Amino acid sequence: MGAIGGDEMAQWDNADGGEVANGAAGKLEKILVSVRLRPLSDKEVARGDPSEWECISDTTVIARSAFPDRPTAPTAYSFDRVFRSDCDTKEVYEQGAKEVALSVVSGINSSIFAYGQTSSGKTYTMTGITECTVSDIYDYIGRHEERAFVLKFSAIEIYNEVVRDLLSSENTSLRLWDDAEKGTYVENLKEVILRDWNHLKELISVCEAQRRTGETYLNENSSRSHQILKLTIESSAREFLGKDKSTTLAASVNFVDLAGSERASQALSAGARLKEGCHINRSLLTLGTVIRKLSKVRNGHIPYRDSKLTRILQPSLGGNARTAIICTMSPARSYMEQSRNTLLFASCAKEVVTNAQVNVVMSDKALVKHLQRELARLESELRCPATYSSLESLVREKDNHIRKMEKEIKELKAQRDLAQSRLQDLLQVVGDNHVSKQELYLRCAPAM
Ligand SMILES: Nc1ncnc2c1ncn2[C@@H]1O[C@H](COP(=O)(O)OP(=O)(O)OP(=O)(O)O)[C@@H](O)[C@H]1O
Repeated sequence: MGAIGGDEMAQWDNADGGEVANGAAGKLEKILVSVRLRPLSDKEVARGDPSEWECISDTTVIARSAFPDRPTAPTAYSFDRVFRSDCDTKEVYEQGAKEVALSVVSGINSSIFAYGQTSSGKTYTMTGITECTVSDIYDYIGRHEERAFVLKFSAIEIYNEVVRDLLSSENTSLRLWDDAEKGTYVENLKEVILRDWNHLKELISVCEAQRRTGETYLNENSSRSHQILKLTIESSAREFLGKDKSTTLAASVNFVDLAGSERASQALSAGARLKEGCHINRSLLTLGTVIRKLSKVRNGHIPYRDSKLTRILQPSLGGNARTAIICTMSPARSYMEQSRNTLLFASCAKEVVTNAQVNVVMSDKALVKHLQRELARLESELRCPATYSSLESLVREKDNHIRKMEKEIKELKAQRDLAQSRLQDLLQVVGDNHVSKQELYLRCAPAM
């Protein structure tokens, strides 16, 4: 990876043809955070659970009454955007995710997260956001025939701290590795090159079918794992394809549908569901700690390594990526405390800063050319005696210069010692005989 090249830079604009991409310097920006209220569910309505939360503007959500256990806690919370329960997912996408997600076509990594308690609408929201993003990406590709695109797709779930490939029918646990260049990556993860949008739709359905879900008291179809769908887009200007100048922009967009936090007492969970709930809550707790620490200090210790989720998502949390988080909430009074926790998470998240860069990869051909040139230069240096002899004469010249300087230093030191001993003599004379200033001057003058 490196800075975007001059010729290619001129060819490349941002998703809407406006600003020029910002090169390798990166851009510091805060995570875009929005909150989405879902409508009361049938269950909530049936048990007479009233709607407690209200969006009083496009950016502020308030609790209508004080929190039962914390009467002095704030009841108003502001974010980049809040969405009422009657907003459709398209609107949430347009205002809460689109700009960040589509950075991927300009070579900038991006991540869209859904965070919230169980049954608050994360999967509902992320499914729609993924579809809208992919639709816009294919639309963009259709409008930019001057570039050749390659799209790759991979998908994992993290279930009870085990990473699994959602595109593989083998139920094996995948290991995480750290690489100086790639960062943390999943070993042996399948990455499929996409033929078209229908191909991607098929693969997403495979993931849906493979993902661990289970019925809980709070959600008939509750996701019991964290799911990360990753779409990688590589593109090169057709004009430079196969030429030395050709470089490739490469970036990924992650769609992260987290498992929901839950209270065992409210989820009425036991056995396997309870164990899952404990793992889910533990990894979400680490995510919360990471976000809280990042919101305060950037250079202290951040416990990314305490969970697989935060290890994998490290670049999206304060690294080389643009990130948007959509926090989902039930408006029901009975979940007031959980909703407040979601809003506290969202409040910390909006202080976190990421540093996204345009990712440029040299084409294989350009890389091979560069290496061939370097090899040829080294070979010629080895073969050519003239080059050797010129190096030898340079070393000889430097040696002579050093010897000359050492001699000068020696002479200067001798002069200094002589001057010091004369001074000693004179000071003695001054002390003994009160010599006149004139005489002192004459005696101090260096010998010519
Ligand atoms: N904005 C919305 N409008 C209408 N229905 C919604 C909305 N959000 C969620 N729902 C419905 O609420 C139910 C729970 O939603 P969903 O499964 O997306 O929650 P979740 O947060 O992913 O839950 P879990 O963490 O348990 O997997 C689903 O039946 C879904 O269709």
